[in-house]
Formats: sequence, C-alpha cells, structure tokens
Amino acid sequence: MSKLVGLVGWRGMVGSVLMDRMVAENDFDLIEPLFFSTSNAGGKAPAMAKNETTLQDAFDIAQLKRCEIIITAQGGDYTTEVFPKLRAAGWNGHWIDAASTLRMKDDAVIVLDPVNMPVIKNALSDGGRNWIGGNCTVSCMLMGVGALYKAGLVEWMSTQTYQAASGGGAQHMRELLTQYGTLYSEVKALLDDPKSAILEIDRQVIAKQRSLSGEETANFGVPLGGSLIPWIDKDLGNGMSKEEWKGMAETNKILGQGEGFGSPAVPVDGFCVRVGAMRCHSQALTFKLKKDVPLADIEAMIAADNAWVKVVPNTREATLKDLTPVAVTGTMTIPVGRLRKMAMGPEYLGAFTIGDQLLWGAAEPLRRMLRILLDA
Ligand SMILES: NC(=O)C1=CN([C@@H]2O[C@H](COP(=O)(O)OP(=O)(O)OC[C@H]3O[C@@H](n4cnc5c(N)ncnc54)[C@H](OP(=O)(O)O)[C@@H]3O)[C@@H](O)[C@H]2O)C=CC1
Ligand SMILES: N[C@@H](CC(=O)OP(=O)(O)O)C(=O)O
Repeated sequence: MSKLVGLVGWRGMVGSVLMDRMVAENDFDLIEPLFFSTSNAGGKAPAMAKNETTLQDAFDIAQLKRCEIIITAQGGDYTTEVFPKLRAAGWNGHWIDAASTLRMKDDAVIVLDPVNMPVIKNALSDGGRNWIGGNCTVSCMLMGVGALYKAGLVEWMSTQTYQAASGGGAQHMRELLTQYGTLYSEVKALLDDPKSAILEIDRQVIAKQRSLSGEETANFGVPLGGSLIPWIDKDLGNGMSKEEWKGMAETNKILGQGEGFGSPAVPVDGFCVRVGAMRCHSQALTFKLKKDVPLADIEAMIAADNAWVKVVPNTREATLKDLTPVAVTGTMTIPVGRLRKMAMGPEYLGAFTIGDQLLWGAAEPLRRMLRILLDA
C-alpha cells in the first residue's frame, strides 16, 4: 500500500512549484496524499488527491500523526508551532521542510542529494527523521560548483549575490513590478518623445523613487525597482546579515564538514544583495583553490558533476544567451559561466552561476528527498 504523505503549504508559492514538479515527475503515483490547510480545513483538496479528498486542519496533530511522511512549505512560523508538538505526541515519521527553522539542528540534515547523498544516506541509516531544504542561494551555488568542494579543492570562497524578489515571497514580487510600473508611468510621456533629455527623465525617476508611498515599499522597506538593497534577512549585530551567515554555515553542513563533523569548515563569506530580478538568484564567486588546476580540468569537473549543471563558455555571446535570470527562470538548469583564473594568481578562480530559487532553491530538493524515502 502507498505511504500516506501529508502535504502542508501546497498552495503557496514554493508549494505550488513543488506540486507542479511532483506532477511532472509522477510522484503522486507512488503516494497516498493527504492535503492540509491552515485556512480552509474541510474544503476540497486539489485534483491530485486520491482517497482523501477533504482538506485537513494543518494544526490537527492527530491528523498529522497519521502520515508516515510530511512535506511542508508552509513557512517557519508553522514549523515552530507544529513540529515540536508533533514530535512530543510521539510521531516518528519523516518531516521534510522548506523553512529554515530546523536547518542547523543537530538531528536535521540539509537535503541536496546531487551534492550530499552520502550525508543523507548516513543519516538515514542512523535513524534520521528531519530533512530540511537549504537556503536557496546556497543550494543553487552548490548545484553549480559542488564539484570543486567534493574534490577538496576549495581553500575559501567569496560570494557576491544578486538575489531575486521571489526570495522574499509573492508579495515582494508584486511590489517590485508595481514599482517598475509606477516609474514607467511617471516618465512615459518623456520616453515617448525621442527628443526629450535623458537627464530630465532620470531626475523625474529618482524624484519618484524617493517619494514612493509607504504602501508601495511595504515589503522591501525601500524602493527596489531601479535600485538594489545590500542587506537580506536579519541583522546579526556583528556586521553580517543572516543571509550572509548562512553561506558558510549551510555550505559546510550540507557537505558534512566543519563544526559537528570533526573536520575543518571551508570559509565562505561575501555580500548578499537583493536586485530587481523576479525569481532567479545569481552569484559571482571567487575561489582560492588549494592548488593551481588547469581551467579546462575545472570546467570538465564542474560539467560532469550532475545532470543539471551546464558550463557556459566564457564569451560575451554565450554569457548573454545562457547566463541571465531570464534564460534560467523556470528551468532546472544551473549554468556556471565566466570561469577564469583571476589576476591575483593561478589558484584564484572566478565564476558566475544562476539558479531558479523556487526550483533547486526550494521545491526540488524536497521532492527528491521524498523519492529517496520512498525508495529506502
Ligand atoms: N519564497 C522563497 O523563495 C522560499 C521560501 N522558503 C520557505 O517556504 C515558506 C513558504 O514560502 P512561500 O511559498 O513564498 O509562502 P506563501 O506566502 O506563498 O505561502 C504560504 C502559505 O500562505 C497561505 N496563503 C495565504 N494566502 C494565500 C494566497 N493568496 N495564495 C497562496 N497561499 C496563500 C497558504 O496556506 P494555507 O493554504 O494553509 O492557507 C500557503 O501555504 C517560507 O516561509 C520559507 O520558510 C524556502 C526557500 C525559498
Ligand atoms: N532568504 C532568501 C529566501 C529564503 O526563504 O531563505 P531561507 O529559506 O534561508 O529563509 C531570500 O530572501 O532570497
């Protein structure tokens, strides 16, 4: 008989992408889904439902306890409230979660199986039950350049990110587009006149950006359209944003190294920046390698690492064609380009990579973990 799998957060942005991927990969053929809701218990479950066609209350511990596996993309507040109660009630099932709440707990594995299948398998054989999706920037980065870590080549890495509005959630994407629309409307008449002065257009745009209403910047706090925000997530009080902290903490935990694993952590640090892209996170990476490896060998190593990574030749033409958020959005491809040795010396490698933060950055590692559990 198919395992009963609870699905929480399935109609949110991450959850919807997850459902699409599960349908595309025929995951529902292998499970008996039980759909939950925090807002519409008793309502009709979506079309993928089989025998259980009524939405269950996502806070009902007795209903949740029926599931052998629960996948949630409902968010951190939900996890904080429900997960401890469920475990306290004696539930021993597998919890697969998109939220960051449990990621750094000792009994949780950050799942990204094309990169850390051995870590997942070890935890499974040790009785692991908590499987958490990684930070989107970290997951997309490791899908691209994980080969260099697996080969033990990385002495340190510095990241400069260009993160999309979707990382903040659906309302942030709407806000970005609204801002672009407002700015365009402001200067449309001047834009339509080819003889108008660009500096006058610029003056009117900046005046509008600086006077956007609180409603128009409610989610980001300041304008993002035509600007950028070099701070993502909480202020840790030591000059670092929480998003920047995750870079080193999660990269090492995914790889099963550093604190708690009895091996040194690879230093990872840099700046995380929100830009006006919709749903792809991009990042420029600088590596200090432990030795001078020929560029062709590095390219071959990266290209052979997994089925989704794609090395983009370091030319202007290939970069414009394949290495932009517009090219990558909605695809599973993780392009890695701009690969070149840097002026600092032959051990210094530069790279640029992009990933759809709702696919590899959020939904895909979860459904793949479900498959691993179903196959176990
Ligand atoms: N956004 C991202 O990029 C990433 C998010 N995550 C994690 O995933 C969690 C969920 O994120 P995200 O999917 O963006 O959150 P959403 O706000 O899109 O969805 C979360 C929940 O909100 C409820 N909801 C209320 N109104 C609506 C509506 N109009 N449309 C859809 N759902 C609605 C739904 O719960 P219900 O059906 O019960 O009412 C839904 O499951 C995050 O909190 C985070 O922990 C992880 C990685 C990346
Ligand atoms: N913080 C990410 C999105 C996200 O949800 O990250 P996390 O899962 O680590 O909280 C961003 O804003 O782009």
